[in-house]
Amino acid sequence: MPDRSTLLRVEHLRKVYGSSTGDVEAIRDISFSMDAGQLVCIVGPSGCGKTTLLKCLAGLLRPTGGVVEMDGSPVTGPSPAMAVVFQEYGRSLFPWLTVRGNVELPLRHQKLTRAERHTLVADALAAVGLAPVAGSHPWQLSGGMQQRVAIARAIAYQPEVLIMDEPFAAVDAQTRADLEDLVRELHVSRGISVLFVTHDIDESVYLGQRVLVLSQSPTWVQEDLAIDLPPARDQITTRALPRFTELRTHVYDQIQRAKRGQVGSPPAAP
Ligand SMILES: Nc1ncnc2c1ncn2[C@@H]1O[C@H](COP(=O)(O)OP(=O)(O)OP(=O)(O)O)[C@@H](O)[C@H]1O
Repeated sequence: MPDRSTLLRVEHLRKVYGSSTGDVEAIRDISFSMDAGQLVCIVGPSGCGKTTLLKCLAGLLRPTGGVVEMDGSPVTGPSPAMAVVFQEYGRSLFPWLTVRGNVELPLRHQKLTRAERHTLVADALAAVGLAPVAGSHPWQLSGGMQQRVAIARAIAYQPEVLIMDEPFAAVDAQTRADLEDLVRELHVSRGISVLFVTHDIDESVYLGQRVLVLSQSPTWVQEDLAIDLPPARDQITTRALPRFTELRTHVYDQIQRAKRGQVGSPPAAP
């Protein structure tokens, strides 16, 4: 029985892609749970199945086996309780709509009055610092600003969990640092639950309360690591802490071991 505060529960998740050239077992056996209000990062070697995992969690892909539950109910398709932010912000925004229009679009399918919609959109744009460009079009903005629009759209929707798939992989380092701090700020000030997939080890340690380290594909959870850094994080002081270095070195070592297959055997396929 899940605990009352358990938001997301994944048990013995397995995913095999069928294809004309043979089956590909992407996920062997993944189990973990996440409480409401947590910020959990997922890292793993390249091609280990991170995107496959997120798509299964978000109900965009049907798992081959196992269970995904949100608030105790099985996820069987795209759920209004989840919002997903992808890496390719350019393709996720509609160029003919303004920033405001893009953020408002998913709300049009909800039972909200026009005034309620406008309040949610204004609040989300203010939270990501984009209120002054609400009337601009996405193509008039920088890459980092476009990704802020995607984040605003997700939080305006008021999901129970915000799922982010390598969302900052395509922006420059300084913009990336700003966007990381934006995610921390939204998590801390609004209590938003975030599941954040990244291939960047430092980013996972800087952002997360927990880091799940995935094995090489076919994937399983090699380690569920608590990040015992102070919750008030700062790009300069947090990254300069000796504990930050210890944690990132530990995760790096785990991933190197995963790549070399030095982490024991995955659980037997069910
Ligand atoms: N539609 C598909 N059909 C067949 N195999 C697939 C499909 N999508 C992914 N795979 C395979 O599943 C495995 C996991 O892929 P996935 O994209 O989930 O990994 P990833 O960790 O997100 O990759 P990256 O680190 O490159 O972002 C890989 O071996 C990939 O080739």
